Amino acid sequence: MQSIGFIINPLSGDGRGANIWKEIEAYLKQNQIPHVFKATTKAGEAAELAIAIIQEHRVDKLIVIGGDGTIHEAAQGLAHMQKAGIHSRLAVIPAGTGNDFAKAYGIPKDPLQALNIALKGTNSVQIDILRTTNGGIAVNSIGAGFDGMVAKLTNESTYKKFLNRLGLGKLSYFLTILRVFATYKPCTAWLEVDGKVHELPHMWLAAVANIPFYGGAIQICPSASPYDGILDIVVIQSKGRFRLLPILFTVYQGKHTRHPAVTFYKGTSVSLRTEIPLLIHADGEFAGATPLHIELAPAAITVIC
Ligand SMILES: Nc1ncnc2c1ncn2[C@@H]1O[C@H](COP(=O)(O)OP(=O)(O)OP(=O)(O)O)[C@@H](O)[C@H]1O
Repeated sequence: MQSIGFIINPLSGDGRGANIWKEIEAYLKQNQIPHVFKATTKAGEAAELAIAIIQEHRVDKLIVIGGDGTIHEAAQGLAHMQKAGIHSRLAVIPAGTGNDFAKAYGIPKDPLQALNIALKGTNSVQIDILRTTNGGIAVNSIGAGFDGMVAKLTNESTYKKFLNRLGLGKLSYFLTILRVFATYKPCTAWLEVDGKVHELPHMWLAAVANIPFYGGAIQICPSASPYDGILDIVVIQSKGRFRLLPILFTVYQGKHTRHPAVTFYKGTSVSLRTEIPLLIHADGEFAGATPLHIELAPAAITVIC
């Protein structure tokens, strides 16, 4: 297995994916680097394209040109093929809005630099993943409540496209945070971590993190590591909303951790039940509603970084 396969989301970063692919394809042709590729034509397609490209070409490296949503989908395909005993390594050329995955693994923003790291492939790491009961996986994080709603509304918003065009895509998450913050109603939740149940009155969000960032470099869980075989869980609880205001401005630097409304847990098996169904995101993509169950799968995917 030596070949290289690309999955491209041409619409990621409001068209940045298509522009980056043009640049990459020209480089590959100029340097006569053999490769295969598939571009998405609709939402939710990257998983099946990843399966097809791995099945047809047995690629050693699957390089995703897209954002965290496309990486999330392609990783489903990769994990599916691994179950069948066919292993490919994942590499990324960041082209999205948030690019949290790329940030976590030190993958440069410059497309040709990122490509050369992927082509060399000398540095690979094995990362943990989050498995849900419906058979899905997440590579970055899964969250329920406030952040589930922020992810859904940001992806549906027109300002995400507009801000992406101005190179300010990350701001779209912050704008939605302000929108949701003004109206969000917390509820009681029950979080079970490795068999121990915690009752959480007035819960705003519960996020299970594999890497420290989500939503475009928001450091929600600074201690999360994809190499430690442990899930980091962050919970925010508050009866009133104004008490949480300081968190909005400190969470980007990961300096919210001592705020009394914030609690952290660690474990390998996590369940969440809630008084009312709460929206869930997986790697920033809408993923249904609570209840939720997550198991950690240690060192499950290999990433070139
Ligand atoms: N060809 C396509 N047409 C419409 N939607 C697509 C297409 N390809 C992928 N998508 C969807 O676009 C969504 C976002 O993609 P992606 O994450 O790559 O970019 P982004 O939203 O700009 O970046 P980020 O997730 O980092 O904020 C995903 O839900 C994916 O299913």
